Amino acid sequence: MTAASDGAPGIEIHGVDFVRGGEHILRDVTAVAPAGRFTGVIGPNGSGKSTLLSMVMRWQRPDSGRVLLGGRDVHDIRRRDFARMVAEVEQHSATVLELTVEQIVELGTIPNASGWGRPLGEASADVDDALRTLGIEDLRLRAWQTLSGGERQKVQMARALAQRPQVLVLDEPTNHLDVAAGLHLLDVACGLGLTVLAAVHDLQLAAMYCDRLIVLDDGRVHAVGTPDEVLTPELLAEVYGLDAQVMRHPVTGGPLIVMCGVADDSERGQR
Ligand SMILES: Nc1ncnc2c1ncn2[C@@H]1O[C@H](COP(=O)(O)OP(=O)(O)OP(=O)(O)O)[C@@H](O)[C@H]1O
Repeated sequence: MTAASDGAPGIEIHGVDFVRGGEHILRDVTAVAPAGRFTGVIGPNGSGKSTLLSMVMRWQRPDSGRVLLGGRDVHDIRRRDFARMVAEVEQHSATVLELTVEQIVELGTIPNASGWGRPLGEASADVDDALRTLGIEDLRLRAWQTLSGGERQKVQMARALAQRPQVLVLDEPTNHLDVAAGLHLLDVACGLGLTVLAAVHDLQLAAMYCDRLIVLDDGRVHAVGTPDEVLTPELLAEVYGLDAQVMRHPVTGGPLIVMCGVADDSERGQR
């Protein structure tokens, strides 16, 4: 799989606040996703992970603060340039369109086509490449509506790769996938040299694949750093209320998280 990874821009998030219904959903969030590295956003349900990704994707504007891509405010980047640079896989990818897998993946090639209005159905090398990379060539002619949740997730990743982006923004990219498929998808995402920013629930996958982690809790940055720095028993107790031990993974040498249960209330930090 080839990707437009040369000179992938980094993402900088500066002092982002986002308030809805009188509630601070994000509060003074400052973090970076370095160029060409895989940065995970972790944190409990409702901690603000998807909202933060939506700021990067320009779906929502911060009430204050800024998100920079390659040093430029994302809202100052022309729509087409942004579409060429950044691909997203959403948490709940739905489409009401009656499209085949091939047509959906081809949607990803539109930003790089010479004209925006290129007709669908012209299978390109990028589509073939993306289907092959995700191992879903056999789904090519299947209707989207007939796919399982995991199959849909692979198709959406293939669409994102067919875009040949420099930046991948992934919201729970493995949540419908079986264990091996999840590992394969993250291997693909890591192997392209892109800037990746991904919300990840599975802490062991975060430990194995992420170069850096941003830990959100109640809309605030609780910690940032490498998996080794961040994934400590103390942090897992404070942020998730988990009783866990962290050992050395015998193969990767990184953190190996052994879940023991839910922490006693008295062990939880200020949440
Ligand atoms: N537009 C909105 N109006 C009101 N509340 C919102 C809005 N968007 C998000 N929220 C709330 O903000 C909080 C953060 O939501 P968000 O989806 O970012 O969390 P998350 O960390 O991605 O959660 P999960 O792990 O469950 O996917 C949640 O409590 C959510 O209900």
